[in-house]
Amino acid sequence: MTLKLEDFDAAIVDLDGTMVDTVGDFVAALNLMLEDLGLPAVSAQTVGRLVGKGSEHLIASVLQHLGAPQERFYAQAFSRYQHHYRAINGQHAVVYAGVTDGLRALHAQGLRLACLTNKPGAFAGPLLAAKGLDGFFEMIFGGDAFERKKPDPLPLRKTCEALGTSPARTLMIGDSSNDALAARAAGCPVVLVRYGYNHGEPVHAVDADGFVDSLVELTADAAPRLSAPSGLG
Ligand SMILES: O=C(O)COP(=O)(O)O
Ligand SMILES: [Mg+2]
Repeated sequence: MTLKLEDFDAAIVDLDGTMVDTVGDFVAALNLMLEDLGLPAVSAQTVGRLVGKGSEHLIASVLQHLGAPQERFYAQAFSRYQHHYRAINGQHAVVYAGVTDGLRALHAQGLRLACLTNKPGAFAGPLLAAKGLDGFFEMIFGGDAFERKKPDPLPLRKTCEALGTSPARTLMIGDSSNDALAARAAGCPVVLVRYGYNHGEPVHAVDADGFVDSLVELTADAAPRLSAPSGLG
């Protein structure tokens, strides 16, 4: 498959691991939460493997990783996590190289942009604003915007509906199997960045239409790279 930007009317862009490296925020909020619960801290490497399916899944996975019973800890963990994450949001997070230029170029090509993340909406909007990225997006949907999260295709279908675009002409840009599975099932072509989280697994093994090292590779000048076998590989 050859991806050409003129084949698309819009792009749906993932947040954590695609636009912003947020592992530092997750680690800080989780470790303050664990301290409140009297549990040991977790490493950035562990968190990078567990991030991707939303807050509820992350908290449950961290408790499981520590062998801490859900029924005893989950409710308090969830409330302490929300408290700490809200205060920390963006402080230990860095925009990946090429993101701002890449989004600007996609916008300049006439693509309409939506952000679709499994991160709660209450954290996603403020994070994008703090990093100066919110202005690129016509709409921002968090993990609690719809009944189900990625990898379910529902959020992508609903985002296409909100954009008024057909899935086949809406490009998903993400970093993990959640994005790719959701895109495939929704009928959206999908490109993955090679630098994100993907549950600690090599992203290359994921079924996608292309892989890039930077969002600027998606733009017109670099587009032939996407058509070349190495770009698609
Ligand atoms: O917050 C998460 O669990 C992942 O968020 P993402 O969908 O932006 O990668
Ligand atoms: Mg992601």
